[in-house]
Amino acid sequence: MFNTTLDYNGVTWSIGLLVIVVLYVLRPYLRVVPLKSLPYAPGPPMRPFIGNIMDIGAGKLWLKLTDYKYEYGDLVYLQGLGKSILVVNSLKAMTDLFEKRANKYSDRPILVFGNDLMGINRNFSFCDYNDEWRAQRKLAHTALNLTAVKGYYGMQEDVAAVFARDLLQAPGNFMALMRLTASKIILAITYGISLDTPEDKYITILEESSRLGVKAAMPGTYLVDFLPILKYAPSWVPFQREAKYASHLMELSITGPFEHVKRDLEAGTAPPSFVQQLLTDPLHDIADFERRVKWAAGSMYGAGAETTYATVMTFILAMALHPGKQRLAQAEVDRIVGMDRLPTIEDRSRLPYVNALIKETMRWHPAVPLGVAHRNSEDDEYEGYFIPKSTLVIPNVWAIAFEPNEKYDPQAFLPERFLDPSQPTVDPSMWAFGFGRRICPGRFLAENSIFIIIATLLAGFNIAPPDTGELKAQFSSYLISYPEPFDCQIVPRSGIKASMIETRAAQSTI
Ligand code: HEM
Repeated sequence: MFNTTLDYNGVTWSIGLLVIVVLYVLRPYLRVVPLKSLPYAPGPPMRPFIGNIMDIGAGKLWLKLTDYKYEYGDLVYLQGLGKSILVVNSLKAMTDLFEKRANKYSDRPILVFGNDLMGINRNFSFCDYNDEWRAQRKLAHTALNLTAVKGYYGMQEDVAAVFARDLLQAPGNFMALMRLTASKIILAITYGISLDTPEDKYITILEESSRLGVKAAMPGTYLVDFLPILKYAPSWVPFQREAKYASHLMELSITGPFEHVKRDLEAGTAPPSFVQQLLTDPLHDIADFERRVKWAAGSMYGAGAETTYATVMTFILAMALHPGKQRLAQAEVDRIVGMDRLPTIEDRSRLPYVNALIKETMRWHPAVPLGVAHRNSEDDEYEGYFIPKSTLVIPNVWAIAFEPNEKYDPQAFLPERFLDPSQPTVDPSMWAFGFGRRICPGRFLAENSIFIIIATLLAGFNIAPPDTGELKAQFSSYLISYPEPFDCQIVPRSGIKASMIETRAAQSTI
């Protein structure tokens, strides 16, 4: 009798447990509470009608959004003129939404200025998660996958050596020379074009078009994004004139190099490149092929050059401000690479301190501090909160970069944090390049470019603050954030190093 009761209780418990597990697994399908009756995530108080738009139009938005994290939590909901914005402040929530629910969270924001007036969504970085995006991304993958990027090592090393040689001659011109360097790498891969001067029209046009593009892509820059009716304003209104100019420049920056390759192909002189390869040997499963190749190439050029430039500029600024860390990295390069050659990309895995220094550069001031916003294509629920369809979902990666740490002050520049397993800091490669299906397709290329340029600079030069004037870390406020123009001294470490750079650069084929 006693045993029977026990068995009976045991069966009851097992069935009860099973029911709970089944209900848990099926809970998304058994919802009794309608999604719309769930609360929104917390956020700052909203003003009537305009909601939070006054809160989000300001510069250095990532600082304000990170303050919100400590006030409201990992999910912060904002609203402005009928638009919903969800700021995501933790890596877990970014992974849950952008990766685990990628089928819902892979569209891009609706940008009235950027898309309707300027047309940045012709470029797949800004188009929705649709056939156009799929086709262009598939094309870009042919040039940016892990195997393809190995084919660029020699060219990247050549470009880094030429940058170093140009710095010997004109150190004060380091910003323009670095912009040239970043563009050279992308232009060589994408179009097979090689350039010699920062004043080249392809660079100056891209620089200006990117400046306007990153401004247009930053949520909150233009009022017309909140009040779409304004897009019908007359053409003489300043933002309309700016949009027309920006659209024209963007077209120019993309058509110029593309037509260059076509001319070279006709003349039989086109060097190998992404565009040359695809126009010579088209992929037959992609419709409207030539236009898509043109815009995929433009996306790579637009997204790849400025981000690499911003990261290396941040490194130069950090080195001028932190000479002790620079010395430690130089000592490692000297010890491992030796004194009689410049580093190569193959050295990357043998230089742990240099790698930590690069991670710290990417953490100390992320080049894309708010990532690139995604948008959800249907109503959703997360952590008990309602996320309406078409919400702009912003991955505030700044909040991860500046996560409090007991041992390492997040404000300080300390590469050592990445070498200490006792107090792990999240590796920037987990968040700096975005998430899910929209993750940066150029990340393998970018990591190699950044490594070889930084390792070459460490091998060859001492970077120091200017003789006169204080050096302050100040950065621009748009989607890609660069140091504001600054002065510093970039001096060869020795005569031997200078001649080593000259010799290596003379062997460059670019
Ligand atoms: C330090 C260098 C770089 C950083 C920090 C960076 C960062 C990013 C980020 C944050 C995104 C948005 C991902 C998302 O939506 O979640 C992105 C997208 C993209 N990146 Fe990069 N990137 C870098 C270099 C490059 C390079 C070198 C290329 C190409 C040559 C490139 C091409 C692209 C493209 C085409 C997209 C759009 C992808 C899409 O929407 O599907 N990036 N990148």
